[in-house]
Amino acid sequence: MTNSVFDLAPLAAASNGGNNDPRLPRQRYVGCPQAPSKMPYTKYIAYDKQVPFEYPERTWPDKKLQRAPRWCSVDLRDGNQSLVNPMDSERKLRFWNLLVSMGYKEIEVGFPSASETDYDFIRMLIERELIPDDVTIAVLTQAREHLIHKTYEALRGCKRAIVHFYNSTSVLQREVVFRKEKEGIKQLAVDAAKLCKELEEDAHGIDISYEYSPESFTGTEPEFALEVCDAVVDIIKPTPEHPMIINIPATVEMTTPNVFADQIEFLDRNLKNRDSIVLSLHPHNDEGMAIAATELALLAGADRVEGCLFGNGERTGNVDLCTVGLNLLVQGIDPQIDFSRLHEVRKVVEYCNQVQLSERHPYIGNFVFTAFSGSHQDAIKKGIEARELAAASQNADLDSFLWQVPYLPIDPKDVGGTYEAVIRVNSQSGKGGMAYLLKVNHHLDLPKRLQVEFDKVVQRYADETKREVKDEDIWRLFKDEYLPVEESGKHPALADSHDATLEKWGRYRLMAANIMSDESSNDTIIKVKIQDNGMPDDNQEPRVRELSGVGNGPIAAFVNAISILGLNVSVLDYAEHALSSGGDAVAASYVECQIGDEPEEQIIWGVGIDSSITTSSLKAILSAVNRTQR
Ligand SMILES: CC(=O)SCCNC(=O)CCNC(=O)[C@H](O)C(C)(C)COP(=O)(O)OP(=O)(O)OC[C@H]1O[C@@H](n2cnc3c(N)ncnc32)[C@H](O)[C@@H]1OP(=O)(O)O
Ligand SMILES: CC(C)C(=O)C(=O)O
Repeated sequence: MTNSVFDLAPLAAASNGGNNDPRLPRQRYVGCPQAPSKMPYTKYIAYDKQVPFEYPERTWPDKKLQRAPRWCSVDLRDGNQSLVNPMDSERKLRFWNLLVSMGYKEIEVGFPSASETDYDFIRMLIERELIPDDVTIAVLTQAREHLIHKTYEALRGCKRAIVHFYNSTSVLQREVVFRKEKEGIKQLAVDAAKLCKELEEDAHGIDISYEYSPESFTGTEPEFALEVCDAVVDIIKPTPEHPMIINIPATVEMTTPNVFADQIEFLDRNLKNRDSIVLSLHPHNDEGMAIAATELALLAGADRVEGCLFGNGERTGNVDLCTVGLNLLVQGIDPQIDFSRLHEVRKVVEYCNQVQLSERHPYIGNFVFTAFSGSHQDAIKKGIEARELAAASQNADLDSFLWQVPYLPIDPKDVGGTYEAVIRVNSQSGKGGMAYLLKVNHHLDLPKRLQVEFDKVVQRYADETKREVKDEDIWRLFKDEYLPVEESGKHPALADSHDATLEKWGRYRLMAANIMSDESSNDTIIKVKIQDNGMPDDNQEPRVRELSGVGNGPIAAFVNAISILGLNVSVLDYAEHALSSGGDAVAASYVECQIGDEPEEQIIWGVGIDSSITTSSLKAILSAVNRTQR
């Protein structure tokens, strides 16, 4: 060995001065007394000192993503080799069927020389003719003679396949794993390529193409990786009609995505017979940047991406094919994969891998379309309403109308979700969240000031219970606050009102109303029957009061009629809307009332629901009156 990677140790210690390095400009954390830590950073060395590489000729930063790459799922191989319990054939078959149904056309199905399960699975796919004509399987092998033989044996009878061989080319593995100089490492690849070509001659009837990976590329000098790949290309002799895949793995993610993209652009521009090469990426996620690395490397000239659904795979996983695909979708690019049943896809993947996805997983985690915080909820509610209005004004189909909703980069429906979990309420939420749930689930469109008033009730509940306030809690609180004396089951909107946890309260209940107009004066005359249950602390039996009043409309006449009970009510604001359409239509009314005389007057809202709009407004006034007496 000429040089050892461990010779870099003094360089690491000397160059990683961190905060204490006198050569670095002094870091100024304004107003923040941040101190040097005890973390052993001198143990590590900057990437560019391990693998020096500069590529100022790069042009990728000026490019834009324009089309989907060629996809290859490696779930059944790289994903599988990372599992505590690798998939059995039943799970593998379910996964295979899933990938085919989503539209993946290249699927790495295993490492047939590694295990009987992999070998048998591949035989089953071939013998049972389970491989659709437009799908190509890939099989992986190390660049070792006996393993390559076994790989070809596994492919007997297959119509078309990709033989994928690899060996590590990294500085570190050359030294510690293979104990070979660069020439020896290149020879491994060349020998494997030669053996493949030889075996191909006996593999009658199989349309074989090749894939070569300089494994641990991120720890390899790009110039050396290029040299090895070119040497392999010289043996395989691909043509534009029958190209080969050169697959560049970030086996371990070791650098920022821009550096990876520079390396890919360097290969894109310098690989021999580039028009006969499919330049492929195989990013892992060790530093959490696999998606970014993939997207930048696609700008840099890559044609193909290998990864796993939801980012399963060794350690922190392979790049997540669903996220890369859906990131294209939200840029208006067809991902050429069907993600419309992503929830079902998730179930199958979780079953097969026996690994649960995180609540925050992009596009599919349980919380990714959920806003708990008030300002987000307010913006989402307004965004959804504005979009509906805009689509209606353009007579456009809402399902395909431009998606522009704050905080929601994608329409949950496009990945098979619903709006149900978009807004969830807890102590961080504002009035918008609660108002959204009442609107979506109970068709009540509360006026703004009523939202402010009821939000205090919800907030108090959230603070007391210190947990999420579910839709059913909000509905119970709302009924208790505004609709306590409504009869259960009377109206469809209140069909679920029979709630044993609700205690009926409220002094007054409207039993009947008869409205007439006086043609001579244009006045409205009202006659009402009101049940008076007495004050909360009285033991008075309910009494029925028959009252009448006159006014310039039903509300004014009703206010006049109930003044006889000593109720001094002025209506300050009024809103109403239908809750349903058709013959059994139900209406909701909201009134803001000033009740009582100075100095005890109160401004308070009431809500009424009834099949008659007029009756619902009268009920709303009594709802406000009852609330002042609660
Ligand atoms: C980054 C990746 O994901 S690469 C894919 C990795 N996947 C897997 O390894 C899963 C399947 N693998 C296996 O089941 C086993 O590794 C087998 C059956 C393939 C081989 O097992 P073993 O023969 O015990 O060898 P093992 O994999 O430990 O490799 C050790 C030897 O192979 C050599 N070797 C490892 N990889 C390669 C390679 N790609 N090409 C050539 N030689 C290699 C090593 O240098 C070592 O040689 P040595 O014994 O002379 O020191
Ligand atoms: C075999 C190669 C492509 C691999 O799986 C990796 O480098 O992660």
